[in-house]
Amino acid sequence: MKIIEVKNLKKSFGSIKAVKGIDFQVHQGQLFAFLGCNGAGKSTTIDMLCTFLKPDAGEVWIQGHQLQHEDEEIRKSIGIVFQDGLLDDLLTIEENMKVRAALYGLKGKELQKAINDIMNTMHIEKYAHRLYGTLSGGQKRKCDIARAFIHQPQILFLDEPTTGLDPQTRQEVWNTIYNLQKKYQLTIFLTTHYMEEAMSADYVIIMDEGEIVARGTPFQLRKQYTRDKLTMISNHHFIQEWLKEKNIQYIQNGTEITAFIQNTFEALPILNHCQKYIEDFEVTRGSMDDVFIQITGKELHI
Ligand SMILES: Nc1ncnc2c1ncn2[C@@H]1O[C@H](COP(=O)(O)OP(=O)(O)OP(=O)(O)O)[C@@H](O)[C@H]1O
Repeated sequence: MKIIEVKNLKKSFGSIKAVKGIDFQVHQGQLFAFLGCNGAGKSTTIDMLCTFLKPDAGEVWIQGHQLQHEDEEIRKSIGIVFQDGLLDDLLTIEENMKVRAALYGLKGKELQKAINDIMNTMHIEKYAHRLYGTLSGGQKRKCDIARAFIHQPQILFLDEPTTGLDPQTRQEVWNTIYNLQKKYQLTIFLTTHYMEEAMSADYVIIMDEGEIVARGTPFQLRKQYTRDKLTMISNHHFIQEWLKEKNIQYIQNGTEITAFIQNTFEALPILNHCQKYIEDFEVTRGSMDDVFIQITGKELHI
């Protein structure tokens, strides 16, 4: 079921065409990754979907509600976590949650239940009475997500949710996001600069200069835009000669010879023929980083 539908969405700032008429759909329960370099138009798109910014043209439906006609309903359907947390440093986590929950009209027992539920799910009960300003980056992120989820929206927008966190903390934050997604069938609209996070997405869109330049599952994108690599360690010239003869592209770095192959099976005949001369080898699949560079000609910078 489509939970977000975007048709011909456009936005310009003076002469800058930030979003040039994009179309896409997000299905319920998906982890949807929205990628692009700095200035690609991601934030502008998200700001329009979240009702903060008026589009110049186009139509958007979020959970069946039409943007610019039913914005109040859209705001109830979504939760948003920005790169910079919005919680009050001088309030405890529970106080922060109460302030937020009150904005959605939750009161009394219903309010306390909503807070307890989300704190349990996010494993942040232990910070309930700590001031937000005293928490670590990872702890803060979990609280930001909990706050965005207090009214149990169907869709969570996560704008670079793990930037600046160490790998272990990033994994912890992701585990809690996955928990939330599973428990509530949540749809997650993610922007990230970490390609390994995009690898876990159900569907990926890559934006460049206001346009969608690629879309598909990570598997489809890797298949379409990258080649696998067979790296062999050898001191012998036989391998280079044989690769040249077979017109197989390769690069050499000392004793390391990397042949570019369409798929992992193409490694088999090469290994068969060159086996005697190989000290070691490794087959690596094209990565999402390779996809991104291939499509945009740019690397993502954090
Ligand atoms: N309020 C604004 N006024 C003028 N230009 C803007 C405004 N907001 C965005 N832009 C321009 O629109 C283009 C798209 O910007 P946007 O912030 O949507 O990109 P982004 O993909 O989110 O980049 P980043 O990864 O750096 O956040 C950029 O050229 C940017 O300079």
